[in-house]
Amino acid sequence: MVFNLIEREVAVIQLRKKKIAVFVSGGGSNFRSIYEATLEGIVHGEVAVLVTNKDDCGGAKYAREQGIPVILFPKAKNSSEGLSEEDLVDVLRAYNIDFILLAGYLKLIPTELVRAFPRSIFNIHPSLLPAFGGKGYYGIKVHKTVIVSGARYYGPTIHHVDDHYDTGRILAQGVVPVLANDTAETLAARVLQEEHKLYVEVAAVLCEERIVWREDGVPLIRSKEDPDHYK
Ligand SMILES: Nc1nc2c(c(=O)[nH]1)N[C@@H](CN(C=O)c1ccc(C(=O)N[C@@H](CCC(=O)O)C(=O)O)cc1)CN2
Ligand SMILES: NCC(=O)N[C@@H]1O[C@H](COP(=O)([O-])[O-])[C@@H](O)[C@H]1O
Repeated sequence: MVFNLIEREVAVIQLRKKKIAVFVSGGGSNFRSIYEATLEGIVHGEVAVLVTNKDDCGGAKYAREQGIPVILFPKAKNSSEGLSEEDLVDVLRAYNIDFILLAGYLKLIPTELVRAFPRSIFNIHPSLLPAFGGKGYYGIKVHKTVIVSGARYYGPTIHHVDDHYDTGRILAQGVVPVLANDTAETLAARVLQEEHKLYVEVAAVLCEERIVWREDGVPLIRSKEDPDHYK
């Protein structure tokens, strides 16, 4: 048993360390969780670049403090600052990016980027998709809508990113209860904790090359302990 564990860990270490680009628009707590997990060796990868549409957001400030390059995308309206779609693809290729993880990024990822990084872009959304997703469903609005609906369960979804908001195939989900006296703020805090756990687990799976794409396009996770088991 111990030998198998050591054998599995050696196999991970022998894999090339993957390069990750994280996209944020706000505080960046998911980004920080993933970054810290790379430093601890939980995720066999490195955050090579941060992309944001808000140069002064918390995620961008934290990235600069850690010495991580920050890229502005898309260009701000009436400003020369920021990259075009074509330039963004070129820059991400120059960084040899393997995976793009959206974490609170609030702009539509253009088709050009989706095509340039096939089966390599993922997003986290706070609800159990396909419920409570799509255009207009971001941040506190999602939590408020869930409470008003009377739903008893809630939880993050990590999904493949396609050309539209929140319609990509689902890779992983977590579940938290919605309490009778929940406010949007208490629910947000509860689901965010679950998000941090789930996104670190998924980032580790991606960097260990344990994703298998089913014939119908659904991405499955191959178990680390039993290679014949998928979830
Ligand atoms: N091609 C894709 N791009 C993005 C996806 C995706 O699934 N496919 N996910 C979003 C993240 N997201 C939900 O998880 C999401 C983010 C933002 C919106 C939205 O309605 N945005 C507003 C603009 C908000 C702003 O500029 O402050 C809008 O488009 O009107 C919906 C869902 C990231 N990109
Ligand atoms: N539809 C997209 C959406 O609502 N994403 C949500 O934005 C928050 C970002 O928090 P963070 O910046 O602290 O990681 C997270 O709760 C994430 O699920």
